[in-house]
Amino acid sequence: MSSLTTIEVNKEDMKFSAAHFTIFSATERERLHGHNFRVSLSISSPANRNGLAFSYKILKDKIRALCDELDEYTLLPAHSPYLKIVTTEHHHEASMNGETLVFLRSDCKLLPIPNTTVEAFAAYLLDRFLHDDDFVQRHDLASVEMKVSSGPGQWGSCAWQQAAQ
Ligand SMILES: Nc1nc2c(c(=O)[nH]1)N=C([C@H](O)[C@H](O)COP(=O)(O)OP(=O)(O)OP(=O)(O)O)CN2
Repeated sequence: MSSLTTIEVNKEDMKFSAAHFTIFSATERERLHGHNFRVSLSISSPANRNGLAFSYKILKDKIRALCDELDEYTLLPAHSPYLKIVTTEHHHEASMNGETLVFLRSDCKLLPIPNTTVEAFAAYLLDRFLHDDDFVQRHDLASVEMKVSSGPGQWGSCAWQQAAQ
C-alpha cells in the first residue's frame, strides 16, 4: 500500500477582506459586517521516488489570484433560497423578509453560492481550483481540501477525493 504525502499552503497573504452577512433562515440574517478571511489549501498525492509531489509555488499563485478576485468587495450569494437580488444599471437590490439592501454594483461580487459562509466560500474556491485549469488532470492527486476561516479558531472546508481506481 503506497503512502500519501500532503502539501499545505496557508500563507498570511492568502486572504481576502470582504463584507457579508450570513443568512440563517427566511427571516433571520446578520447585519452587514466584514472579516479578513484566510484561505488554506491542502493536496495529498502518492509518495514518489523523486520525493517531490509538485512545486507548491503554483498553488500559492493560484490561491492569491483567487483571493484577489474577492478582496475588498461586499460578497452576495446569488443562489440563496431566501435572498432575492434584482440588478439594475448601477445597483444590486437584495431583498429578504420585507427589507431591501441596496449596494453599488461596483462594490459587490455576486458569487454562485447559497450563502456567504466559510463553508460555502470553501466549496466555491475548491470548484474554481479544480476547474479553472487542468492542474488536477496533470498530476496524480489523491485529495484536495480547501479551507476558509472568518477568524482565529473557526474554519469551514470542502474536499475533493480522487475516485477509487
Ligand atoms: N456554519 C457557519 N456559521 C457561521 C458562519 C459561517 O460562515 N458558517 N459565520 C458567522 C458570521 O459570519 C460571524 O461573523 C462569525 O461568527 P462569530 O461566531 O460571531 O465569530 P467572530 O469572528 O465574531 O468571533 P468570536 O470572537 O468568536 O465572536 C456566524 N456563523
